[in-house]
Amino acid sequence: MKKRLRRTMMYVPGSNPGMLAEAHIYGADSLMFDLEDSISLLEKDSARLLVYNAVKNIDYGDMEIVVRINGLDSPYGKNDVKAMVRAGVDVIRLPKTETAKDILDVEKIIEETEKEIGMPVGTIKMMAAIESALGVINAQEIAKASPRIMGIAIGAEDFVTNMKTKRSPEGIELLYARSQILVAARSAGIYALDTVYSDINNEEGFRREVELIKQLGFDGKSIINPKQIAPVHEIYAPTEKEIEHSKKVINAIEEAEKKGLGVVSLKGKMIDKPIVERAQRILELAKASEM
Ligand SMILES: CC(C)(COP(=O)(O)OP(=O)(O)OC[C@H]1O[C@@H](n2cnc3c(N)ncnc32)[C@H](O)[C@@H]1OP(=O)(O)O)[C@@H](O)C(=O)NCCC(=O)NCCSC(=O)C[C@@](O)(CC(=O)O)C(=O)O
Ligand SMILES: [Mg+2]
Repeated sequence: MKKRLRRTMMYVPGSNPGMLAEAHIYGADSLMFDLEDSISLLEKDSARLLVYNAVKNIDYGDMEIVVRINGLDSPYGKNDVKAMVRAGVDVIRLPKTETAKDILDVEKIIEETEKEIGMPVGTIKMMAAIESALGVINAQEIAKASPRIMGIAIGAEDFVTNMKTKRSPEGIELLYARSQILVAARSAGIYALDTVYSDINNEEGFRREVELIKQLGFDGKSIINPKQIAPVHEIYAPTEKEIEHSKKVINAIEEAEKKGLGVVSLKGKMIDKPIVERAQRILELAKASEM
């Protein structure tokens, strides 16, 4: 699958035609059309139809299209999955995932629908949002439950409710869950996405949280408003110094490989595979940030 940057995955309420029509103009890396918690019960069926038609008829360009479905324990989940496979979304995101079986139950419907419409089996990718203590405990089995899973995410609003606490500016209440989800994602070789930040007028607090989750190792953040895109992309953009150093690392290892060596030193510091991989990621981020 094409290696993508997923610094920003922007929630777009599936019941809002105006937002659906223009969501791609803001430049998020991925769009996440929501059929779950931002949609009232009265609008569940109309939101599904709206998102189906938007995905079918609007040209979102190269932007990744993710849809957050309702869980299969709701009256809407099964129809959401079938409609979104037929719409041809890139990724189906399962909220409140707690076990590998939750993933396999959705995957079964995806596969049935792919076969029904003659779509190559395996086309539709999956994502799991972990939003409870049980989900965090099972993060590893969830991350490895299916080859379709391209990433797992933390859903902090539901998680803190489940843990009988509330969100704080420093996020200490999320540290264990964030770390567990990150380690599970990295052990499965998939992406790790952080949760939303609800106070859209508090840019300073948002930036602090983005700095923290970047340092923890997340690939990016679920966001809820276009004004949150630029701060994330700025913070994830490498510095000129990091770019220059990464170019030197790549050059050094390419010279070494020409001589049949796998490890070399640059200014006295050892350069080997993990350091080269970090340099490659820095240059990818620089390219995406048009630096
Ligand atoms: C908060 C607000 C109402 C503010 O609206 P406002 O209109 O005041 O915002 P403004 O800044 O004035 O808008 C300027 C222009 O941007 C347009 N615009 C705004 N937002 C846009 C957007 N998202 N997509 C495209 N377009 C957008 C707008 O239409 C306007 O366009 P125009 O009029 O043409 O100029 C709006 O942002 C919004 O609805 N956000 C999405 C909320 C949502 O989806 N929540 C559910 C997911 S979280 C969850 O469920 C918890 C979780 O599950 C999470 C997890 O799992 O991670 C967990 O448990 O933690
Ligand atoms: Mg949630």
